[in-house]
Amino acid sequence: MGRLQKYLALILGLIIMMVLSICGASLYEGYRQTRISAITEANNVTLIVQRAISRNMEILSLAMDTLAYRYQHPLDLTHASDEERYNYLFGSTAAAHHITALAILDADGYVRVTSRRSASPSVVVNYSERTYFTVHRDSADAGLFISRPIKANLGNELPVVVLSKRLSRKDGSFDGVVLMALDMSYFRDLFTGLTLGEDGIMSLYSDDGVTYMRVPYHPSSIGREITNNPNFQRLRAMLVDNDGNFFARAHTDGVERLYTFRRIPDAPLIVLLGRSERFIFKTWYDTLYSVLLLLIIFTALAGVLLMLVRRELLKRVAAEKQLEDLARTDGLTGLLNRRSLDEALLAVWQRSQRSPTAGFSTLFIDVDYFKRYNDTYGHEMGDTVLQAVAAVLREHLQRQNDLAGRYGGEEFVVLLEQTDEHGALRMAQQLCEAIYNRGIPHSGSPLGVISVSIGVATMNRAPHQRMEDVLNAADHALYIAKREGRNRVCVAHPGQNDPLA
Ligand SMILES: Nc1nc2c(ncn2[C@@H]2O[C@H](COP(=O)(O)OP(=O)(O)OP(=O)(O)O)[C@@H](O)[C@H]2O)c(=O)[nH]1
Repeated sequence: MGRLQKYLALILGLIIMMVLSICGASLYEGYRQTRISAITEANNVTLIVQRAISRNMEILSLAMDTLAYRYQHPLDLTHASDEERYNYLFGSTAAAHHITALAILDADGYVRVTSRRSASPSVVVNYSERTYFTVHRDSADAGLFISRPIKANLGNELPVVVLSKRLSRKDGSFDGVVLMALDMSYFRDLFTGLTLGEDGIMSLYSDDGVTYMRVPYHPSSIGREITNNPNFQRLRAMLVDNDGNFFARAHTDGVERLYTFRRIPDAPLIVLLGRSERFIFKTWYDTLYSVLLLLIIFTALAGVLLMLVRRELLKRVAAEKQLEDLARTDGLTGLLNRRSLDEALLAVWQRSQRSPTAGFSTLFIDVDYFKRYNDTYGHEMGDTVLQAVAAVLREHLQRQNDLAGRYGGEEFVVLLEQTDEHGALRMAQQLCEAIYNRGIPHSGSPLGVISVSIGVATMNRAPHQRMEDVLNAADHALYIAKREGRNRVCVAHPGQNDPLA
């Protein structure tokens, strides 16, 4: 029974493990693929944004070059109108959507020309202290300088970023700067068009940690320093590769995101895309929950099925055991039958031969004057006496290895494993007394009640001793017990002719 349950549990365990492994493997593969797709997609998005910004920067830079050239190589526009002069210098660039101003500062930092028509000529401002000016004044090869976000009071709600380039004279000396104010709404409009998904973010930072733009947009984020943000520090550590990605929890809103960054070539800017893990793995999580639900249902069904199989098997095992018991037991007394007794005897004998400490004793029990009983009370009553004797044997033989069987007719045999002569004698006397004390009336017996005689033999380790020797000795001892007057126990020693009563 225990073994059957173990097998069933093992089968159930194996089936569940197999299903779990298959589901686990395909879920893991799904997770891996989702992750790879998310990274690829994010890389593509940052690449497109990076190229859009680069291309725009290049166009703006070229427009600044054109202005610088026309400023430094003026045509004779003596007779031209102000409008014609304006158009010659700035062309249509000044009208571009996100460009708030185009201007030339001279070597002292004063505005020489500006695209801002509203600028009042009476207000003279000196810009020589501004970084976008000093950087070019102090270095001839600063290239295109991109300022930090500046609140420029140019009438636009968002700060601007100033792009500037150096003007040099023929001898290489400093001749001022050409500059362009780019409205931050350029970046905001560029980022807002992208589908970022739930909790997605898109940002533009300088490589020293200043926020230029962040969507979802909030004015307070522009110009904010994030140098100490652990995720930014992690990004900076990876910047040698110009692009990369990592999963991390945002310290600001606690959202787990896949961060993908890319450096803008020839500019100190980094574009960063963050997409929430929950959004990325939403479909995968939905699949996971469905699979878990199916697994629970499957496990429950498998369990129920196995319980049913178990019940059926147990029924079968019980039926088989019943059959086996019937084949092993004596129909009248329920004790072992002769065949089972012989088998048990052989097994006990073999065990005793293997282990020097495992001796055993045999009791041969015979009902006294039983023929007379049958003759007096009838065969059926005789049967009940045999059942009563069997009941006494069962009551007294409590040890697991003690066996009792009906040897034939009114003869019983008891096998007492690992019991020496002394113990066997005591048990035999108890049985003898117990049967006598039952007081089953027997008018044909001089005692007036049913009694038994018992022959006891204990296996000794005499050389050449055989199993039959023990049985014969017990049988012989029983014969002596009968001869000595019945209702008694007689102990035999195999090989000895004269057993002791
Ligand atoms: N009722 C009944 N009697 C049985 C059964 N098997 C054997 N007997 C009877 O048991 C009796 C055995 O008699 P005997 O071998 O002469 O021995 P006894 O009369 O008990 O005399 P002692 O053993 O010398 O005391 C016989 O009459 C058998 O018919 C059985 O299954 N049921």
